[in-house]
Amino acid sequence: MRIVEILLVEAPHKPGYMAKVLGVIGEFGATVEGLNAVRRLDKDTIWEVTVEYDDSLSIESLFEQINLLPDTFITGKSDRVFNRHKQGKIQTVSRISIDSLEILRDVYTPGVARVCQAIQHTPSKIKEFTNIQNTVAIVTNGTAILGLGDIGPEAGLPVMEGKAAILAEIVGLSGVPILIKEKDPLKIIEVVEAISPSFGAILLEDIKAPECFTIEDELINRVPKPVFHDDQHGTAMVVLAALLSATKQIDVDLKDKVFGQIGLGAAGMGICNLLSEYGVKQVVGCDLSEEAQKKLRSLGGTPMSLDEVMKTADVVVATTGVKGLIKPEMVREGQIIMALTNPDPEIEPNVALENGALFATCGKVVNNMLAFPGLFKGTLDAGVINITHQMKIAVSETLSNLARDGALVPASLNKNAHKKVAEAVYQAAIKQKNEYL
Ligand SMILES: NC(=O)C1=CN([C@@H]2O[C@H](COP(=O)(O)OP(=O)(O)OC[C@H]3O[C@@H](n4cnc5c(N)ncnc54)[C@H](O)[C@@H]3O)[C@@H](O)[C@H]2O)C=CC1
Ligand SMILES: CC(=O)C(=O)O
Ligand SMILES: [Mg+2]
Repeated sequence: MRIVEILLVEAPHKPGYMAKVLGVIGEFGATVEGLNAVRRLDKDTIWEVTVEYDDSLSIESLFEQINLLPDTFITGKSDRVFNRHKQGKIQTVSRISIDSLEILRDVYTPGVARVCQAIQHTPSKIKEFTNIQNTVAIVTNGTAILGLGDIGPEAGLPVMEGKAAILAEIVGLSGVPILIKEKDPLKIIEVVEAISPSFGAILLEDIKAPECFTIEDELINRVPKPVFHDDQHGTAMVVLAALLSATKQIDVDLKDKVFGQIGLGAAGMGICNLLSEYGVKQVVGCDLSEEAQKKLRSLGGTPMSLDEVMKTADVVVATTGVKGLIKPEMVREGQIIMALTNPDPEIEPNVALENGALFATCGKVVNNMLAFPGLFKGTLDAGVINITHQMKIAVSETLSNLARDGALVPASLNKNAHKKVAEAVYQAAIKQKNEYL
């Protein structure tokens, strides 16, 4: 895992001293991400040096080396990532400034009582007079947090706050993390159904397979609102987008390629399902679990070993949670490889490319954050309940069409791309709504 640390270094204000510090940092194996002279003392300067290094290295040994330099000392350090999480990443804010008694009495008691009664008499008014159509529950039980595994719902909260922050920043929706300390699918279903009146939509996150399939299917049946497991479908839409771009660039039809999925959990099965529905004819895959292999077979796919998948597939996607699972010697010339495990992929893209892959990418680039903000925005604005195949394909095609200069997908923070995804989802949803009428 990569660590980013901000070091405070005091060094003499003379030519060459900072260069020595940077040399020691380079020899240690860290890269410098930022360098800033924060304060000039009488004879010294205090520098803020941001370094990135692999967690296999011991930062203490770097400190020792810097402290051995003439008149140079480490005087402090802080972790940039932890700094950005202090006190959490989200908060609820009032859209109304309550600075007079008149306003208070309108937005709260006694005025609010009339709005409550209006909703009681006409339930659909909840959409007009509350924030419900902009509010998404982000639900987890903490059983598959990134590739960290079953670390519990509390430890997963930073991820859920991250998804909420992304929803707020990118499409202006309010995400509310809901942590459920429960593994029994039936109990989770009951809890989510019971709290569903508070939200416009339900995003299920980092709930492991196979429980995630039952939970999502049953909630879709029970809750008359959009329910969507991001790890399954959000990931699948972005993978399809990236594959459409790659195959377009080499002028081949994705449907004719052999697709290999390594890891048939939530993300893996979501990807196999969407690609099969899209028309990919040959799907092979591997997983340690027999139940997962059976699921692939029921979809018309062929379970095999990891080695066989790497030998057979033209396109390989990995979502196992296992860093370094794909060895460089397994890569075949001309393969497309997406190693999507976060935080560390099954194979680093540069290693896959050096060993013959035609395209290689990882979960930082092909990430469901390209899909879920626009998907929820478009779905909620359209006021539909079901997230259909057409809406998913609209996301993938939009993302692929917006990829530029040899990239497979747009950049994660490309606001225009998120806006276009929301519009495409909205249009697909409205079209279907009209077809049903
Ligand atoms: N880039 C992205 O947008 C996304 C990436 N992911 C990543 O995918 C990984 C898996 O997530 P989920 O599918 O939600 O978890 P999951 O727990 O539902 O699935 C993981 C699957 O991998 C299988 N597996 C584990 N070790 C294996 C091995 N050595 N060989 C073959 N199969 C193996 C497990 O048996 C399980 O079926 C995580 O690391 C996560 O970070 C997940 C969603 C989105
Ligand atoms: C991106 C994401 O949802 C995951 O790694 O689980
Ligand atoms: Mg996830």
